[in-house]
Amino acid sequence: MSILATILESKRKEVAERKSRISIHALEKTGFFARNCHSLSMSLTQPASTGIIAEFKRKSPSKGVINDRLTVKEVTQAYASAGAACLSVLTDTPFFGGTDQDFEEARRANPHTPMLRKDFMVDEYQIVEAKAMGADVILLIAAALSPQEIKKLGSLARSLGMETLLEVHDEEELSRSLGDYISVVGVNNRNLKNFAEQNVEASKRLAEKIPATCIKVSESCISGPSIIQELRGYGYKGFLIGESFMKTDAPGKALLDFLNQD
Ligand SMILES: O=C(O)c1ccccc1NCC(=O)[C@H](O)[C@H](O)COP(=O)(O)O
Repeated sequence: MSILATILESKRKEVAERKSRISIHALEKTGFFARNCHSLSMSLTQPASTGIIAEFKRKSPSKGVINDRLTVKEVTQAYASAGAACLSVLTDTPFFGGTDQDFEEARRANPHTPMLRKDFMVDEYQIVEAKAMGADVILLIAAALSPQEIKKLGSLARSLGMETLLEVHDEEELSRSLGDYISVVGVNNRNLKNFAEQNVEASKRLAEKIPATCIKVSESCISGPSIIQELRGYGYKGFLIGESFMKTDAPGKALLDFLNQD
């Protein structure tokens, strides 16, 4: 079984258990549910935007423990001060070591910065949860969902005022997953089935296939500022980066250094 299939199997069980504990009605009454969302699209297209979606990531299936020494508050505040256009916070616990509390802490510490709830969305319940924890953006992974599921989850996100980052790895996933509920398309350079690629060739390959109406984001395996310059030439406006920053003792400073070399 691929790692993605393993994660999805575990996620479905987790969501069923969560649903039995807290109702959607209760989620809709929580503090952040009623807040107005920030726009990722606007943040990425502002002339002075750094385009960096900086991720808080303790561990991953491909790399094991990356950094479990720092708090989500210190890292995300440092990212925001360094100029991140958006913060990505993982909420998956078994595979990435993240929690919903991480997300909520980051939200409280960074009220003005767009935030992506990074998880494996398989059910409408998680979209409502995302809104309740203060998310502005959700991730939908084409390799994990049917076109009908993407439409249902993306439309719900939009109806709650959130944006969807649609993640694709190839042309087939892209062409079957687009719809007017998708404004931002992310090309994941990491092949989630076998972790084979560790470069940004997928982003280059797919750049011209992404409709001009969608904002392009390159995800994963971005190791230096020269790669960003190159990807900007392919029309990319957003760059989702976790490990390059998180593997250092000061991820915010790593982002700053990254931008100063740009
Ligand atoms: O990072 C992994 O090993 C991974 C494994 C299976 C599914 C998803 C995975 N990563 C999720 C991501 O999208 C990345 O955390 C994100 O794009 C940042 O990537 P990086 O800069 O390479 O840490």
